[in-house]
Amino acid sequence: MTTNFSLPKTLRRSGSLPSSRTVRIVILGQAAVGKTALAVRFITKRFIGEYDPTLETIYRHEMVIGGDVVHFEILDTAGQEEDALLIEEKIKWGDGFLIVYSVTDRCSFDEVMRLCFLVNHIHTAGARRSNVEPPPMLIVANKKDLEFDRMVSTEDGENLSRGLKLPFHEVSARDGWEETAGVFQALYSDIVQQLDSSPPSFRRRAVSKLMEKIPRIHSNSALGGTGRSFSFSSFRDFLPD
Ligand SMILES: Nc1nc2c(ncn2[C@@H]2O[C@H](COP(=O)(O)OP(=O)(O)OP(=O)(O)O)[C@@H](O)[C@H]2O)c(=O)[nH]1
Repeated sequence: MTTNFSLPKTLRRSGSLPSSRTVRIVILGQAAVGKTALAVRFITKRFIGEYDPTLETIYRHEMVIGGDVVHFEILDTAGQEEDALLIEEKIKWGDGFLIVYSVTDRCSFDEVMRLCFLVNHIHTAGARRSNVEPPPMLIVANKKDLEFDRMVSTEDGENLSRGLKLPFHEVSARDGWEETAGVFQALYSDIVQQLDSSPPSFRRRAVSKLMEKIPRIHSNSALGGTGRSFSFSSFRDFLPD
């Protein structure tokens, strides 16, 4: 699958050879808000109704964006994180963050602010420079198709987004690919802009032993390699050719 996202002019390449870059996205949010559904929707274009509660996974997926080959590494975190050190490792690993809540779950909405502050704190606290920018983050309200079960209004989401000065997207992973892809596209644009304009606050590229232990699922290869190393047969069945 070689989907070509359209990009803002400043991020488009013209004439030169395609380059290749890796971006690491961490999806955070309470249990059952749809983190896996969003990641799998983006990668496979399908909505798969039921998953096992997340065993933490890194999805690897290549796409051509604006003429460049982009290697996405998407960490789908478990909704329940017991150990503060473990979550810190995962947050340090990421270039950008999707903070997800479900519009049907008020508690998951209330958790968003804490997660945003946590990411902000972890990425800026240890920095040598004082003017380090927080990493790109985006608030995602999922399950907007469940209008009858809604507990969080669009206005609540927009107010939170204004308060935290973060972009906000209300989507349904169930209802379509474009919206979900738009979320990843927006975050990708922000990550690229930040990586190109300022050095990361610390060595985000370092991979700790913990991160190496998280299972990886490789969806495809935009470059035509075999690239298939899915270890869960339930996902293999849904991959596009
Ligand atoms: N109606 C509807 N259901 C959704 C949507 N997104 C996810 N779901 C359902 O919500 C449930 C939880 O989705 P998951 O993707 O497993 O949620 P998660 O955040 O990864 O959950 P954990 O792995 O437990 O942290 C599943 O039954 C999904 O089918 C959506 O946009 N609309």
